[in-house]
Amino acid sequence: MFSGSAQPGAALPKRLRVFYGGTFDPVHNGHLAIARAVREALGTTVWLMPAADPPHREAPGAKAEDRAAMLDLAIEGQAGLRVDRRELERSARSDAPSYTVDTLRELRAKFGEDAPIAFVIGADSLHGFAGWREPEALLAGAHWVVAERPGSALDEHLPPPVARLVAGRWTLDAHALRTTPGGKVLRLRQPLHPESATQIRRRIAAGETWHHLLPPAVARCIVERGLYGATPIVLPPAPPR
Ligand SMILES: Nc1ncnc2c1ncn2[C@@H]1O[C@H](COP(=O)(O)OP(=O)(O)OP(=O)(O)O)[C@@H](O)[C@H]1O
Ligand SMILES: O=C(O)c1ccc[n+]([C@@H]2O[C@H](COP(=O)([O-])O)[C@@H](O)[C@H]2O)c1
Repeated sequence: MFSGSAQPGAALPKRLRVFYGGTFDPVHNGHLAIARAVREALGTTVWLMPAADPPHREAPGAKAEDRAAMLDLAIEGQAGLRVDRRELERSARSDAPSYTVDTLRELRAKFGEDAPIAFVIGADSLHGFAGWREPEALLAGAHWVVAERPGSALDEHLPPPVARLVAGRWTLDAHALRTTPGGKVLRLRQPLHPESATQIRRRIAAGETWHHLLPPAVARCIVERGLYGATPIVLPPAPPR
């Protein structure tokens, strides 16, 4: 089945599937820089996976369909970046809250128990990881790629419950993620990106400059759809015939 010069008995690298989940409300240049850095570090496609509208807590600033449309625009023409709508599709089938552990189970059912699967998160998300549903199952069942983020230090600054959860799982070796189905935490070293969706929503609502923080096609979509309090473009009346 395989060709090449692998030593008999050596663990053969397998295809790694990588998912970057987020509310993406809206997707910004920081998200895209991280997705590209992960694509380069792991040498594989990164699937950006918008989260569904949460039924039981405060809704995001834009509806799921708008957030997904902005993601489509953001990755247009970018090799190795794709959008995965499985969480939106799942929430359309049931209005139960969408948890990452449910997504992992769905991915395992599709790709098998042996397939290497990795999720990408920012350091601030890792800080809150102990509060996620079934954090131990998530860590054992998938790899985690953690992007450094300003204001959320890693190493000895992790909250103690999270430090205990991830102890012994850290690696700097991207290749290690292809040899097991899950269980490792890779620190993604990359230039820090200051963008935050909260800051962008606030700037739009306050009428401050914000276009430079996201791709032009996404900025256009925000204006055209009047998202986050942006003034929608009003088309001039058609000239009289
Ligand atoms: N600038 C950034 N640097 C590193 N990680 C980031 C950055 N922006 C977002 N992330 C990570 O990407 C994932 C999805 O982020 P999300 O869609 O919540 O964007 P956000 O900018 O954190 O939004 P908000 O300000 O609304 O919380 C999260 O795991 C988050 O930690
Ligand atoms: O499953 C959980 O308990 C859980 C708790 C918090 C966040 N998440 C996921 O983490 C990703 C980033 O979340 P957010 O809120 O920072 O956009 C997104 O895919 C969420 O579904 C998942």
